[in-house]
Amino acid sequence: MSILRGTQRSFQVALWFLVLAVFLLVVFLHVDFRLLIPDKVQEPPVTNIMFLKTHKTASSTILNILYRFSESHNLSTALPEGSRVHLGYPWLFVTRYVEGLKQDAHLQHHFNIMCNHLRFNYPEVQKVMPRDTFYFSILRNPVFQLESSFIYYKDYAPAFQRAKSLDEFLADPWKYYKASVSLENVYAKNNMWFDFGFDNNAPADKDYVRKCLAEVEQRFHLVLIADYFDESMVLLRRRLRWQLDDVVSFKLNVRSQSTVSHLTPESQERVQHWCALDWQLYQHFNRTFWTQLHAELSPRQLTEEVEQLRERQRELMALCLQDPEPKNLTHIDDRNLRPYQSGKAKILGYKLRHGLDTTTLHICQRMAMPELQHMAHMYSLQFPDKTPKDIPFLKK
Ligand SMILES: Nc1ncnc2c1ncn2[C@@H]1O[C@H](COP(=O)(O)OS(=O)(=O)O)[C@@H](OP(=O)(O)O)[C@H]1O
Repeated sequence: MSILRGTQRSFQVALWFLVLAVFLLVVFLHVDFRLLIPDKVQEPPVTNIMFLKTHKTASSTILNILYRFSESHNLSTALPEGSRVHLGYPWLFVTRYVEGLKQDAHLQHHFNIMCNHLRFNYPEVQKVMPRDTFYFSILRNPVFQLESSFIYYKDYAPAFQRAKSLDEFLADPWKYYKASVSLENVYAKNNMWFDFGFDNNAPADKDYVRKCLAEVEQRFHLVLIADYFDESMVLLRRRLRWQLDDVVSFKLNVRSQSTVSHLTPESQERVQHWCALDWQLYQHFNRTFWTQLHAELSPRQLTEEVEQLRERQRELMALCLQDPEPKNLTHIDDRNLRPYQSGKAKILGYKLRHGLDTTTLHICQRMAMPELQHMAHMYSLQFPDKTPKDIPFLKK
């Protein structure tokens, strides 16, 4: 009897050992299996990119990001030809506006990056960019976009010249705006619609708007929203499979608060009618932007990634800048960092810290460099034998 009980006990102990062994094995195998399963194959970063640089939409900050990526990855950029500063804007884009393509009758030459201001013309852009190009753009709430535009193009757009304020302009826009006057007026009405290659003076007819929106959907892989810039960078980074540092930036082309005006509620409502095409463009792509963002990340992931981006921006600002707040022109001695001024806008720039080592200085200079100087720098890098870009305002 006792022999039988002893055998039973030994059996129970053996069983417990077996259960424990299987448990450990499962745990061990589980870990091991995970080690054996290869990570989801990480595709290489996207390097063929066309960015439609719309106006007054944080697009200079994105241009800075793209130029930096182009230079650090030794890519080619479709830059404005000769002394041009844009790719033919406000004229519809054609290939001869790109440096290096004028003589090339067969247009065999393709570029990796294209991001300077142009009026979108898909058949011509296609000739410059490879077939697998990622197309993206950015929009901003038309109320803030028009307000920024009014101050910046105050002396340039005939429609804005005689109006004392944007409130006054919006109270009776037809008093100031003549569609036929010249392309200089494109900044005054549906400017983003115009940048996409459409007619900014067309009536906001339902079928016409639907057709144009469908065309943008078809051509562009992504449309970002400047009002949610950091969220936009999170989505862009994922789509391009880039590193965090690739999409970190300093805000560029920012106006001093003293030149920002706040529209009355009536004026804000009037913008929605005056720029009805831009308004519908913005409404549509603001919706699709959030749908895409939520499809890609959980709310927690989004918060985390936005915070990561901001944290890295703070780190780089502390590393590079004397003060994270952008400064008035009078405070910036370095000509390469002095932003171009326009209209009634006081455009701010950055002052770098003294004593940065060569590598850090290289990174910081590029992050703080305004569009025109950066374009000239890219041009000299890519076309060392051509006459460098002349930037007249720097000589003053
Ligand atoms: N990161 C970020 N987030 C949000 N907003 C930003 C950012 N970077 C630039 N900006 C604002 O964008 C405005 C300048 O737009 P652009 O660079 O497209 O102007 S331009 O057409 O190239 O002249 C300009 O707006 P206003 O200051 O209202 O004029 C900038 O302040």
